[in-house]
Parts: sequence; C-alpha cells; structure tokens
Amino acid sequence: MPSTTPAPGGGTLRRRADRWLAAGRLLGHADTGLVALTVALQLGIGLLPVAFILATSQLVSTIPDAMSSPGRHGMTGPLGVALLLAAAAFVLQQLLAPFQSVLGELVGRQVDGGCITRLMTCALRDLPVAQLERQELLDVLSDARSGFERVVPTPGDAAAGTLALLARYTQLLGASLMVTLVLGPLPGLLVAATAIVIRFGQRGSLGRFGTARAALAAPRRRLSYLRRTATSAALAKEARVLGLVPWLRRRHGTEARGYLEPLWAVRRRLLFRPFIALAVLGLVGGATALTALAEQGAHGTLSLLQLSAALQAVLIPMRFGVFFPESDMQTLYGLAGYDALRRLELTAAEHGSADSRSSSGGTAAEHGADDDAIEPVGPIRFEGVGFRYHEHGPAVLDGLDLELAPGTSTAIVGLNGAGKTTLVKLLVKLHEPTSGRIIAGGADLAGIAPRRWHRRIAVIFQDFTRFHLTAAENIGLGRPEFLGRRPELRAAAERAGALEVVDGLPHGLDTVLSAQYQGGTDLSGGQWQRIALARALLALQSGASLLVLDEPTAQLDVRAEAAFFERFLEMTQGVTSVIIAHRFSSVRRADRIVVLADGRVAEAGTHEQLMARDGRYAELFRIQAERFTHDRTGAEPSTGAARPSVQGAAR
Ligand SMILES: Nc1ncnc2c1ncn2[C@@H]1O[C@H](COP(=O)(O)OP(=O)(O)OP(=O)(O)O)[C@@H](O)[C@H]1O
Repeated sequence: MPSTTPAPGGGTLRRRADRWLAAGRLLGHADTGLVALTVALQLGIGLLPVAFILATSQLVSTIPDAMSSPGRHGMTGPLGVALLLAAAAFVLQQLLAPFQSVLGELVGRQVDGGCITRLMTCALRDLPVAQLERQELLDVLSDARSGFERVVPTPGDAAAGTLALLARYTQLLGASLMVTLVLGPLPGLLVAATAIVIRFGQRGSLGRFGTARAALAAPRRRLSYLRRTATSAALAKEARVLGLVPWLRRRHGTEARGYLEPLWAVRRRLLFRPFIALAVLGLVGGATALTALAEQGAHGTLSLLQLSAALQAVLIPMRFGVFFPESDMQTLYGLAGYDALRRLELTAAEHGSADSRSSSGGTAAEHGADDDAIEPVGPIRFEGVGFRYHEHGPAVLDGLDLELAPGTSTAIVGLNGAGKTTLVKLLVKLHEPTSGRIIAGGADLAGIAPRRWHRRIAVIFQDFTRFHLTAAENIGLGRPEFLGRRPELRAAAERAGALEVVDGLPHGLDTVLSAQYQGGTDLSGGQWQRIALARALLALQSGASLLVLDEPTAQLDVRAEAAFFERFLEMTQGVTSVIIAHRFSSVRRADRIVVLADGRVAEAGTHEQLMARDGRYAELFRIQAERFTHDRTGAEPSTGAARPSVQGAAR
C-alpha cells in the first residue's frame, strides 16, 4: 500500500514540503492561540542570537574608541548601550528557552490527544475487522500504536519539533542578511546555500533511514511481541514449568539480529558516508566566506563592527551541519506514527462501513444515532451464504441456509473449525458474506449501518475482553449509557449468576478486576464468563433483542453449566438467541439445534427430532454422553471433557 504521508525527512523537495504540510495538518489538533504563541516564541528565539551578534559587534567596535579616550565613555555612551543590549538579548534567550520546551510539550500533547482519538475511532469503529486480520495492516496498527507511546517521539513531538525549526531558519535568515550587508550578496547567498544544502543532505539521509526502518515493521513487531511476551507476568507460570528461558533467550537473539542487522547496515550506508561528504561541504562553504571576510578585512574596507558581525554570522549557517536536538529526532520518528495513522484511515475509508463514512457525511438517522429507539431484529434468514477469509482461501461457509425465528433459541453445534464462530461474525456484521445474503427483518443486512445493527445485539465472544477496570464498568460497558446505573448493573449481574461473584469482591462493584492494580483482584475463567454474561444481559435489558453467545459456558463446570442453561432459557424467553456450544447436552433444550458441517447446515431440529433421525448429531451426542458417564464413574467430570472425544470420534 503506498504511504500517504511521506516518510519523515524525505530527500526530495516534494517530500520535504509534504512533511511540512503533514506537520501543519497535525497542528490543526492544537489550540490556535497556543500555536500562535509558540510561533511567536520561536521567531523571537530565532531573532535573539542575531540581535546578540549585532549588539556584541557594536560593543567590539566601540572598544578602540573607549581605549583611546578612557573616561569619556561611561555606561550611558554607545559602549554601555551595546553592553546592555547584548546582555538583554542573552538573558532573554535564557529566559525564553524553558518556554520553548514547555509550549512545545503542550502543543505536542494536544496534537497527540487528537491523533489518538482518531486512531481509536479508526481501529475500533471504522476499519473492517477483515482488514484488521491482515498481517500487513497489523504491522501498520502496531506502528501507529507505538507511535503514541511516548517511548519514541510522537506525531505531537513532530509538530512541535517542526515549529522549533522556525527559530533555526529565522537565525539563518538573519545571519545570511548580515553577511550580505557586510560582504555583499554573493557571500550571503553562499553561506545560506551551504547551510541549506548541508541540512537537506543530512535530513535526506535521515529520511531514507526512516523509510528503511519503516520497511522493517514485520521483524520489529515480531521482536517487540517476543520482548513483551517474554517479560510478561502471563508467561511466568508456563515459562517456569516448561523451562522456556534458554529457548526464549536464543529466539530473542535471532529475532533481534533479524531486525537490527539490516537496520545497522542501512545506517552505515545512509548516515556515515553522506555525513563525511556534507561536513567537507560545510567546511568549504564556511572557509570561502571566511576567506572573503579576511580579504576585505585586510584591505581595511570593513569597520570593526562589520568584521565582528560578519564573523559571528558566518558561524551560524555552519552550525546547520549538526543535529538539531529540539526537532530532528521528533520530526524523523514522530511522523512515522502519523503516517501509520493516515494509512489506517485511508484503508478504513476505502473498505470501511457506512459508520466510518458517517463521520464525513450522512444523517444520524441513516447511521443509527445512539439516542434513536432500538428496533427489534425481526426474523433473520441466511440465504445461500458463502464466506472465505481470503480471496483464494478455502470456503469456510458454502451455500449456508438458515432461519432464526424471532423469540426462539438456536444452538449451533459442530466440530472444531466447522465455521460456528465465523457464522456469528457474519451475523453480528463483523464480516460481510462473500456470496449469498443475510436478510434481517426483511432487509438485506449488507444495507444496514453496523452501528444501527450492533445496538440490537448483545454478544459474548469466545475471546471477550477482560477489561482491567471495575466490575461495574466491566458489566456497564454492555451499554455505556447505563454505566452509572447501579441497580441495573446489579440486576444484570444477578440474572447472569454473577452477583455472588460481585458481592464477594473486596469493594463490590467498585473492585478493579485485575490484580495488577492496588485493591484489584483476578477472577477465575468461569467467574469472568459470568461477568461477561452480565455485560451481555445489560444490553438485553436496555433494548437489544438478539443475543449471541459464542461458547458461553466453556469455562464453567458441568453443574454450573446446567444451571446456566436452565436460567438462560428462562431469562431469554421472547429473545432471539444464538448459542454456540461444544457440550451437546447443555443445549438440548434449545428450540432448535443446528449442526454445521462442510460449510453448511447438515442437520437441524429439536433434540428429540435429531435423535430420532439418528444422524450425525445423534452419533456425537451419544459419544459425549458415554464419555461423561465414564468420567463420572472413573473420575471427576472435567471441563470440556467431552470435546476431545467428539473430535476424536469424528476424525
Ligand atoms: N481470521 C481468520 N483468517 C483465516 N481463517 C480463519 C480465520 N478465523 C477462522 N478461520 C478459519 O475458518 C475456519 C472456521 O473457523 P471458526 O472459528 O469459525 O470455527 P469454529 O467452528 O467456531 O471452531 P471452534 O469450535 O474451534 O471454535 C477454520 O478453518 C479456521 O482456521
């Protein structure tokens, strides 16, 4: 995918202009008054060294006069005035310097805040899930995310660093003017050109280095994954038991070499040799200007003031050969995060849903504004639905026909990999069918805006999010509008069988569900599942009418699972529900059981009908039942005990 924002510090004029434009766009996230103040400050900081040179040169030029007639030149004379001006310029520079970094930081934080909001909106709303499953885009997302972690410079730092360049260029302009006034336009032009060529050359190399670094996103992501995993508490248990440390150390070495060796090679090629050439160029330009100065000085055509001013002024452009600490790293690496953000936003705009386009147009009614009444889902029909994750990948669903009648419960069963979760992803509109269509309430689901559809659904995914937030928030996020309504939260917890869990927590609903925080506590897998169920039930309480549960009981023990389904069927009366389950016995009371195989519905009916049919369902059901009986007599029944036997039997 082509990069939208140029790699930071690109070598050509266009790329350079684009970089300034990108910084300008970023500054749109900061307060206008603050940006104006920062610009004024940078201009001031740029002009003060020039004023200092002029004042010190004036000072130097009055010295011979003062020495020839001592006593005549008090502090009120030209010497005193020059000294005062030089001191004022110097002190002002010192006073303003801290404000440069403070204002820069403020601008940077505001810019980053705006960009992070954009990144969240893009990643969590606008980008289709299918795009987020592409390796290339995951790299970009990882770059965008780490671009804001403030470990490396952020886009905000890049914007502030660009403003800081104003001070440098103001200085250069002042110095070149001074050389022009003293030595003439040619030397003035020469020092300005030398400074700009050195600067462009150096930034060009840095920019190409930035591009080369960006191209190493995949090995960088592997390395940072390994570092994160190898230092995370989550791995601590398994790493000890399995003795993983030596392997991790070797693997880390391999991954680090895979990333760093090409990076170092690029660094040597792009940074070392060009820097030597540019340093020589700077030396030649400076030496030429100094020679012109010496010649004119020798001919006696320059006053002491001119000589002093020009001498100091020549040195300023020569400093353009050094790294600018206040802007170079910031603009080099900071814009990489912005580049990644722009790529994500463009992908979202290209492949995105009506929701993402709603940010640029469309009415609230079209997109289902959050305060609209939530419509019932109505009957849902899968008509010849086919789906592939990748264009040339296998068909996971292939001509699937299925009807979900309003107010009924449907259990989806099938072997691992049969496509149950995929069916759910299509139903909740995280993916679009590759062929066929899904009709909901008489309308094609493809034409319904995702946000409008999602508000009608309560869902628990297999890998639901365990937020490191309070129990109240973990439940309340099922419907963010209900976050503060504790009676509703408790009611949802009660219906999900999670009230006991909540009341057993040290601070009840206010306990953070993570031991990584003070006063926080971890929950077991089964307890987490109840909290997630409460989250889904809260959505039901507030108007959703389709409940989708992907393996809601995988981590509950057999007794808890049986109790869960008893309660579940009672509380979801009148609700259209879809449950994926591995233990067949637990869903036998569902209104309809659907067996998925070979990408389509192999059998469907009530438990009794399917048993009477004596087909695949009956076979798998009996195997599980036998295994369960065996477990009960031979040992304690274990969670998911039935699953391996089903797979074993079927393969
Ligand atoms: N994001 C993805 N990209 C590519 N293939 C995928 C993706 N997700 C699932 N698949 C493939 O699609 C097939 C169906 O997967 P799915 O998760 O829908 O099955 P399932 O019936 O829910 O399985 P399980 O019982 O193990 O949860 C599998 O072959 C799986 O490898």
